[in-house]
Amino acid sequence: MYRLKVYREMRARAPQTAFKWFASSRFVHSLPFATVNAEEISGSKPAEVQNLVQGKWTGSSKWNTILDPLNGESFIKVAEVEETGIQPFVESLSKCPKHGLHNPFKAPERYLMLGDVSVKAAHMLSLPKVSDFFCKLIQRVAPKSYQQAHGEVYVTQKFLENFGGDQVRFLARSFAVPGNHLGQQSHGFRWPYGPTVIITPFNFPLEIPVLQLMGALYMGNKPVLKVDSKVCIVMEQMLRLLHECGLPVEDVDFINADGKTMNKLLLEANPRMTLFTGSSRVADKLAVDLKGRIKLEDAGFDWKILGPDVQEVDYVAWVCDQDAYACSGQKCSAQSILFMHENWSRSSLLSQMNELAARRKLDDLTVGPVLTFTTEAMLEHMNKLLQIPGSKVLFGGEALQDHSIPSIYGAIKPTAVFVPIEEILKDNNYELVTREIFGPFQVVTEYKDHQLPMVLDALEKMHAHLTAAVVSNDVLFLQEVIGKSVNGTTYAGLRARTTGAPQNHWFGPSGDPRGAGIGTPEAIKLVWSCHREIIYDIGPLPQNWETPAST
Ligand SMILES: NC(=O)c1ccc[n+]([C@@H]2O[C@H](COP(=O)([O-])OP(=O)(O)OC[C@H]3O[C@@H](n4cnc5c(N)ncnc54)[C@H](O)[C@@H]3O)[C@@H](O)[C@H]2O)c1
Repeated sequence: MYRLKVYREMRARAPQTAFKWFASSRFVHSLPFATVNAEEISGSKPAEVQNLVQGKWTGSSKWNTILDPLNGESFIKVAEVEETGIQPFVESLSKCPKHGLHNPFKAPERYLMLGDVSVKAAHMLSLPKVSDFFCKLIQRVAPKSYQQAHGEVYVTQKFLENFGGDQVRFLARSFAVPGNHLGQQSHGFRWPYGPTVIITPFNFPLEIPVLQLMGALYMGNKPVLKVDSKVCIVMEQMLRLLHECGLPVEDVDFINADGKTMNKLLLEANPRMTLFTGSSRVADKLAVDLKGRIKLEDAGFDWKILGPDVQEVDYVAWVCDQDAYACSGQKCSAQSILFMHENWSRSSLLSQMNELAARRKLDDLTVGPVLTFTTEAMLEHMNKLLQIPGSKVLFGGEALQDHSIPSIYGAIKPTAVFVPIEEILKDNNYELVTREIFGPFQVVTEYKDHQLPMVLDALEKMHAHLTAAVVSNDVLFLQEVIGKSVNGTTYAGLRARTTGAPQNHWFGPSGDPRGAGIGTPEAIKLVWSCHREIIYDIGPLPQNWETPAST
């Protein structure tokens, strides 16, 4: 009873005093923002996820039931907005003008307010109890090891720290160039788009939505956020945390809807900018529907090339294992294909990769459910690859046993299939071999010195250019490969990896004018603001000025 009273008092005082309450360790244990207990959610105690529109949390007449990926129990009920229910969201966005909630000439104090919110939210995430809450909640809906979930929470915390204090207003830094005559000066400003939409996928339920949402807000936009329903509970709880940290409740709307309803909302609300993170299939459809007013973080068929210099085999094998199989291969940056110089085939690399893959187990979620491919679909893909002459299973290639993962999801052992480089390049094989399988699955191939042009050819033909790794300390080799490829996030050097999207470096595709980025000040400015030039020309007129002849 006492705790309930304290909790009510805390809510009444929020947001102004939330930080103080949390700073006191006595209250760290109560998590006043949270409406669920991550460990207790179950079929008999299902959690509910609401929508947020025009500052109010709302339910819906339609509840979408989410199955626990580990045992199939109906454990989360999501209030899904139907096509008939989108009007409040359309209205809410329409209230935000094109010039945004703030800009350098309007409500600049909001830059400071958002800096304060970031400081407080970062501090909250640094508290072990809060961090543990989000790690466990992520694990419940997008099963991955505790360390992988913690990585997501940690990157989010560091990102928020990076944009504390004055750093938000520095994002909107302008510049000036002297003009042609006295009184003339041109100023370049970063301008918001105003009403915007953010759509994010299932695989990083906290990191992707928070980083994009805060970037949108920092630059003065009003976003409506839609996270994949399977994992939206994480962001629903995070929004409640942000409110406790002082984020005005009207600043962001949060909608749960299926793809079709969301598509309708986009067409009716006509946002000035949409940031879409997800598959290329949906990305390409939305690019057309939205007439190009979109930025994309789409599919990754991410490659790694091992150069001719074989060194530190243990380390490279471990990085390959992490890149291909951490989060059960469900990172957009996961290693999808490994081009291995023949020198590596003579090393213990493949056998070490096999041993490392065999260590992964369901118990600690180092391998686990695949949320967008069934077991059958992944094995069928593998069998198609095996029809290519010279291909073979290097390891894995079987369904996981002794589990209760429901059949709508996939469960296979970490798998590697070898396909000869000559075969990969053939027109009738190329598309199949380079299809993104969003699960613990990779293709491995081998090349000889004289076949490097074939490898580069294979890269040139790919349609998605997200992450890549060139594992070599041979500077000339690095130059050759980097100079002839385009991936937006490319690691180069012996320690190169394909995964890893920390807050301190740009993460995003390249080679596509629609390409977005995430994390850094450059990414935020590129995605969430546009350039506006104000040319001051205040005079005075030159003495004795006369009307010139027409030109
Ligand atoms: N480039 C990146 O940074 C990045 C990051 C994570 C994931 N991904 C990619 O995402 C994919 C996996 O995620 P997924 O399966 O959830 O992707 P998805 O494209 O199926 O779904 C992404 C989001 O779009 C929504 N959606 C679906 N159809 C829609 C429509 N017509 N209109 C509006 N919204 C719609 C979904 O509900 C979800 O929230 C992989 O291809 C992966 O490579 C890319």
